[in-house]
Amino acid sequence: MKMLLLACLTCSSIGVQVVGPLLLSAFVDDAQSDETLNVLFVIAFAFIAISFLQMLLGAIEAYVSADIAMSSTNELREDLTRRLLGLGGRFYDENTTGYLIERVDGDIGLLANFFSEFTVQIVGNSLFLIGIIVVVLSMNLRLGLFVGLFDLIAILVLRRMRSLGVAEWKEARQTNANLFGFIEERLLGLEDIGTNGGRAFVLGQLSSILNRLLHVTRRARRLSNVTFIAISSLFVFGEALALFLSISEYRHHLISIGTVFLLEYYLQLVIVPINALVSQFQDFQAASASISRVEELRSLQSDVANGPGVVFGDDAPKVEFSQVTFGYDPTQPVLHDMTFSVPPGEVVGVLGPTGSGKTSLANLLVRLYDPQTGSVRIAGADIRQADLKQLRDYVGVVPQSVHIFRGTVRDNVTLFRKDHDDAVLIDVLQECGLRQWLERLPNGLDTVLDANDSGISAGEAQLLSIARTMIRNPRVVILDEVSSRLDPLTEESIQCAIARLLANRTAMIIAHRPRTIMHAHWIMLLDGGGIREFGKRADLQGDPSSAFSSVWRLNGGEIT
Ligand SMILES: Nc1ncnc2c1ncn2[C@@H]1O[C@H](COP(=O)(O)OP(=O)(O)OP(=O)(O)O)[C@@H](O)[C@H]1O
Repeated sequence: MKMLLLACLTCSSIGVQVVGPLLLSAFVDDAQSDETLNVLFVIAFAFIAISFLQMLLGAIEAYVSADIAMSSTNELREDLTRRLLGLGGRFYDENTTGYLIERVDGDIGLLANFFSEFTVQIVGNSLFLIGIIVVVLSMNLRLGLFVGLFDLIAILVLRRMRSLGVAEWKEARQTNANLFGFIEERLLGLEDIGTNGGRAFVLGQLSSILNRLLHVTRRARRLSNVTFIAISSLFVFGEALALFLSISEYRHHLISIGTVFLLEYYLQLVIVPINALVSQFQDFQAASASISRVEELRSLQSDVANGPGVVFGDDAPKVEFSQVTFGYDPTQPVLHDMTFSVPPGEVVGVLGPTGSGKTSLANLLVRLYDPQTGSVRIAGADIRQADLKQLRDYVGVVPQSVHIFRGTVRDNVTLFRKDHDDAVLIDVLQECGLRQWLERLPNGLDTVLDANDSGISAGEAQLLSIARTMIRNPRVVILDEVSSRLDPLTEESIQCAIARLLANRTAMIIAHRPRTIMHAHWIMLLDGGGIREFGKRADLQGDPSSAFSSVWRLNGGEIT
């Protein structure tokens, strides 16, 4: 519908632009003949009216085409974001957030600008040129043929130069994406960089990326300018030739002075659409680079393939790892031949030194990555057979660091889903020990929280994260060092919330400190990516020769 409206607007606008000069031509011829002043006034007013109409149509046309471009590219943005979210952890290891933002938003933003102009400029200006050819043809065959032939040559030259600069623009946008990635990463680490005297080094790196950006953009623009100059020169030459021809036709009395004026007027007008076409052509080169980069991103396949789907059931399931070997770099495994199982509804506490592979284990359970060998099973089914969405609804993760989104408390708990009653939300927040906090908030569930965590303490954020998982009601839960950075008092309330979250669920609690795994039925001690010890907590605790009992004793026997 909008496209139809745009097409009508474009055609009307072209018609008006072609008719305007005809009025001027008539004015010149009538002024030379014996026409009354009234006729000349009418023509002059008609020309002024048409000029206003032309501006009005141009403005509406630009609005409609921008509207179309934004809505269509927004769909593309959504599509890309959906695809990116479906890619496995390996993709996110290789690409920084800033880089992805530039690729999703920068490239598509450029395309939106391009398309909003493209429809109007390319289609409109081409139609305008055709209109001019038809009018000139109807007045003088030779001049009309000349203008038509010349346009054809121009189009052929344009086509030939089309691919010039695409690779260079692609590289320029890639460098721009790298710059965004760099800035994002450094902004996140601003505090560390400042306090550890890394500023000079970071500025040095920034300067080298900016130099690179300058170099590649200059090269791309230079190529575009060569195209621009070549095509502009061609048109200047054509204009001179057309003038020469029309003067010759006038001398032979084949056209009137009004027609010579008309041709002169058209030729000056023609420079505008031609310049617009050429500059659109330059933008087209940049846009082609963006299109091919967007295509590249769209065609990326996740290394974690979606499965056909399995039936997990409503009860807490058994979780099994069977001879699992995994490495982020497949040639360097960080988990070796892991075999263990957690019975339905029970909790395994995973302990181990830094880098021993605890988080990697959790990553495999939600299929951020797939193991190189062996299998992970939930309720007897290999999780590679599960639909990814189904799996991630079934397995909930409470991460170590909580991200608070700019949005209401309700949005932060439901993660923007709208299908939860307030009463249920309040119950969940109460279960997580956040009832008093909620009551203190000025607008209750509608209170807006800030993305930078202001207005919420680390402990409250952690409890909110537990509420987030609880409301989704997964059957398997992973808690990744949830209380490692909290003071003992806050940790106490977190432990209460965790106890509620674990009820009737199979769980994996990753911890550095034995106290964090007070709810565990099973203990797994990891070391260097392998299982050093695995067994019932009570058994290991009671066995003085077990590594776990030594760790426990070292920590003051906090486990009850
Ligand atoms: N995304 C990644 N890409 C490459 N290597 C990784 C990645 N994540 C972790 N590693 C490496 O895998 C090994 C295990 O890391 P993992 O995070 O699983 O250990 P962890 O026991 O959870 O450590 P921590 O207690 O410090 O969180 C480490 O050597 C780590 O450097």
